[in-house]
Amino acid sequence: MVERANKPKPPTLSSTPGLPPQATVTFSEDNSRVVAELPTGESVQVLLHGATVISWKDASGDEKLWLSDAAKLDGSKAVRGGIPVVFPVFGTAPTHPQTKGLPQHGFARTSRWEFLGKSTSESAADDKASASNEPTVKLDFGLSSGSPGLDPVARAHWPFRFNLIYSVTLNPSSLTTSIVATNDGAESFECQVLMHTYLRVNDITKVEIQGLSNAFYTDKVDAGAVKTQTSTPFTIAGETDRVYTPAKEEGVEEEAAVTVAEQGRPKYRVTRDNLSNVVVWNPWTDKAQGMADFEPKDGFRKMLCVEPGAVGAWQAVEAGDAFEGAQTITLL
Ligand SMILES: O=P(O)(O)OC[C@H]1O[C@H](O)[C@H](O)[C@@H](O)[C@@H]1O
Repeated sequence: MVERANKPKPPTLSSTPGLPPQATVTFSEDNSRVVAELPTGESVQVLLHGATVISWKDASGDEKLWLSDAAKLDGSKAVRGGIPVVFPVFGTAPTHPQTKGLPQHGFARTSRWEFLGKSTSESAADDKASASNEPTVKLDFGLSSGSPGLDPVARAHWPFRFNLIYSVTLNPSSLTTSIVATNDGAESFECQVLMHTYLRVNDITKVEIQGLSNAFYTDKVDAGAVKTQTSTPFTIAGETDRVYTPAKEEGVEEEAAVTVAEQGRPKYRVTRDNLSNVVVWNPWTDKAQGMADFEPKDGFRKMLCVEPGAVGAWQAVEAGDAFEGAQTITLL
C-alpha cells in the first residue's frame, strides 16, 4: 500500500535497523499523481493521466525535465512536457488501416493509467543498482483494453485486446522508463512506441547533441526529406523535427547512446533498449507560438526533446506476444 501524501512523514526513512533506508512513495492528495523520493533526495512524479512523468529532480532539487507552465494536468489534454508515452501510433498514420482513426500520438498519453505498485532496492534484488547498494524505486503503471480510464477514442478506433505495463525506475543518477505492450487478443496488431522526453536545458543555443554521426534521418521540417547526419556534434538553431535511425555497431547488441552536452559539458546520456529510433524535436519560435499549452512562449530555449522510440517501422505483435522497449537517461 502506498502512503497518502497528507500523512505525516515518519521521522526516519529506515524503520528496520541494519537495513538501508527505503524510498518513500506517496499519492498526491487529489490522487492525480504518484510521488517517489529516494532516501538520497532524488524524486520523480508521475501523473496517472498518461502515466506522464512530470517531474524528475536530483538530490539538490534541480529539475531535469521541462514542463510547460500551461500544461494541462487535469486529464483534459495530453501533457505538454515531462515524458508523455506515445502508443500505438507516432504522429498520425492516415494510410495505416489499423491506426488511421487515432489522434496524433495515439491514446496512451490521454488515458488514465492505474498505479500497479512499487518495488524498492530491497525487493528489486536483480536490479543492477541494488546490487551496488544504490537506492532505487520502481513504479509500475498499467493500461489495458479493459481499463476504465482508457481514452474512449481507443475503443472507437483500435479494437484490439492489449495490456500495457509502463515502469518508471529512479536511481540517484538515472531515470529509466520501460514499456511492455502485450497482445491479449486473437488477432495480431501493429504498433509504434515512443517516449516523448522533454529534457530541461539552460540555454538551447549552448546545447550540443552527440552520438548521431552518420545516422539517417527523416527531416520533418523539410517535407520528410531523408538525410544523413554529417556534422556531429550538432546544435539547434531553429525549428528541428527529425526522426533518426542510428546504425547499430556491428556485433554490438546495444543501441548507441545519444549525449546532450551544454556549454561543452556532457549533461544527459540517453540509452535505448530495443528502440531503434530517436526523435529530436524543438519547436522554436513560431511553433511554440502556435501551441496554446506551450508557456512561456520562449520556453523552447529551455527544452530539447530527445525521444527514443520504435517509430520508423511498424512493430507487429502477434496474438500472445509482446513488444518491449526502454530508455535510460543518465545524469552526467
Ligand atoms: O504537439 P504534440 O502532439 O504533442 O507533438 C509534438 C511533437 O512530437 C514529436 O516530436 C513530433 O516529431 C513532432 O512533429 C510533434 O510536433
